[in-house]
Amino acid sequence: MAANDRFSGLLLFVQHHFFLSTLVIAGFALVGYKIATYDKRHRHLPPEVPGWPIVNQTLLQQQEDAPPILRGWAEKYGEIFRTKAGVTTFIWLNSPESVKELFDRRSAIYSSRHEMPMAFQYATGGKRITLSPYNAIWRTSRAVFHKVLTPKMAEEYSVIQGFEAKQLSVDLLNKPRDFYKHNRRYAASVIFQVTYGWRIPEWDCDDVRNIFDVLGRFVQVRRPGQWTVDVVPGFADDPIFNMFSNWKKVGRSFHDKDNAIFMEFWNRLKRSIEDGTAAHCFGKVLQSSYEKQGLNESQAAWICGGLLEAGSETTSSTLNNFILLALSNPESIRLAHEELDRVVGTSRTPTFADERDLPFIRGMVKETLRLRPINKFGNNHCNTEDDWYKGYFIPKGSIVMANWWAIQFDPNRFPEPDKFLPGRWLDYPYTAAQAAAIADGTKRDHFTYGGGRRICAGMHVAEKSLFINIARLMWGFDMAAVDGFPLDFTIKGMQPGSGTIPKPFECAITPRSEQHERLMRDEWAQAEEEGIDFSHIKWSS
Ligand code: HEM
Repeated sequence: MAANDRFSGLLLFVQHHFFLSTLVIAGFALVGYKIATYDKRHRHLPPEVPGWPIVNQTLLQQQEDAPPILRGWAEKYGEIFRTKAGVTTFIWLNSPESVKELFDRRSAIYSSRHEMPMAFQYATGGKRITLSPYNAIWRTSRAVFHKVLTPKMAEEYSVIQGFEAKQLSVDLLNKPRDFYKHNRRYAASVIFQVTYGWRIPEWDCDDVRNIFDVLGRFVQVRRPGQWTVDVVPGFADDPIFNMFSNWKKVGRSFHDKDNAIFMEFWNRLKRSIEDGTAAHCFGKVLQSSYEKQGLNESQAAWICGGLLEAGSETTSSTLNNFILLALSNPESIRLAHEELDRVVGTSRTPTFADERDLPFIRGMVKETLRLRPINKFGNNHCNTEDDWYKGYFIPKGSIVMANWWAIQFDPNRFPEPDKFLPGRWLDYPYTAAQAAAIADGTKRDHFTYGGGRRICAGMHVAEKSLFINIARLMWGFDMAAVDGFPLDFTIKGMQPGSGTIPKPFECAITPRSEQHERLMRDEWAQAEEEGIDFSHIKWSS
């Protein structure tokens, strides 16, 4: 009886302190493993940030204020340093040169993602491209994404983006306090049309709820350190670990829910193709060609779903971050008005053709992306071969992080790095894509779209969305903080979790004049009457 009690007590302890217990077990296993397999090259690993025994920096990944810590380490250790979480080594790259060299020039071996049994294999069924290791399925999927998202295709989508941007302006006139949701509606509607051919005219609808349910689950599995098995992948097949952990069950249920949503979108499109009501869209082309491309139906449905996932919240949170950042420097709003009045005037709204003549607005886009990369940690790649960089050994299977919190806040390149100063880009001639292709990494604007073979496939589409909406918002509206609602411009102003999505905040958005308001309303009324026609777009299979 007493022995039984002791065992139950132990079991309860293990269940309640599961993360700690698994780390301790992992620690012992690691020590034994290290002694047996000592490799002399490990003397040349990059400098290590000291941490607690075994746990090391695992808990850093649970912290909301990782960016200042990551920046501080870069200041202390220089271009490259190392941390550990569980048994995994993280190599942090803190200079544009190192990211250029490893992610871009050596992309043949730095384009993978680390093993994530929970996030990738179970919760995703191996079908989420952003988490996929560098393998044949990734290459096939990436080739499909590539064709949908070329610069030329992005040009074609301007019809859709222009139309949705007009609705966004009128939504802002009608319900300015809901700007946060309007930006989200805009981004979702553009991607739904490209992918499935249908619009999202209202934010409050089942399609949006479903996609945000998917994103909510994605955040839960994606958050570094959240799942022990993703910190110590060797546990995935460990019978003792699996006796205590329900990760497989949770992972499967996440996958089944996401799969049901992506298959519902896919099947709805299929039914509309069968009854002849489907709009022209990329998904329609993929429905007839996925088998030829070596994909099964579920993979094809997840490619479509993947576009929604990768393209909607990234774009809308950048737009919402822009509003917050612009409020941190009201002078930037005045300068934007001045530029738009001079170049565009008040008798028409800005168009895509104005982009080259609006360097301050382009600067607003770049400055937002510099200050608000999409997560609080960095851009993670994984190397598939042992490698050396400047005398440092980088073991195969490391998580190699582009530390954008160091690179994009380097005071030598960006004086007053925490300030939103779009003017610093006035003489910068390159688009994000051109900048990413420059051989000298120090000339790149920012690394917020990632790098190498994994670089954001949708950056051309994203850039156009950011430009047109920021230009229109600045052209048509004044923006100001609201008395009694203090704003937090620091990283603490972001929602909990790994993303840099701002917490909802208040902002007074008012039309600049009756003339501006009338123009925005008239052009939306006309656009609504004419409808949107993108039948000219040719998606290749
Ligand atoms: C402001 C908006 C956006 C930002 C900041 C952004 C950023 C990123 C980043 C950092 C990555 C990972 C890159 C890497 O690992 O090196 C990525 C991947 C990706 N993005 Fe974007 N993105 C944005 C919008 C979009 C849009 C609009 C689309 C599609 C329409 C899109 C499609 C993708 C896809 C398909 C991938 C996966 C690439 C792969 O793993 O091979 N993104 N994005």
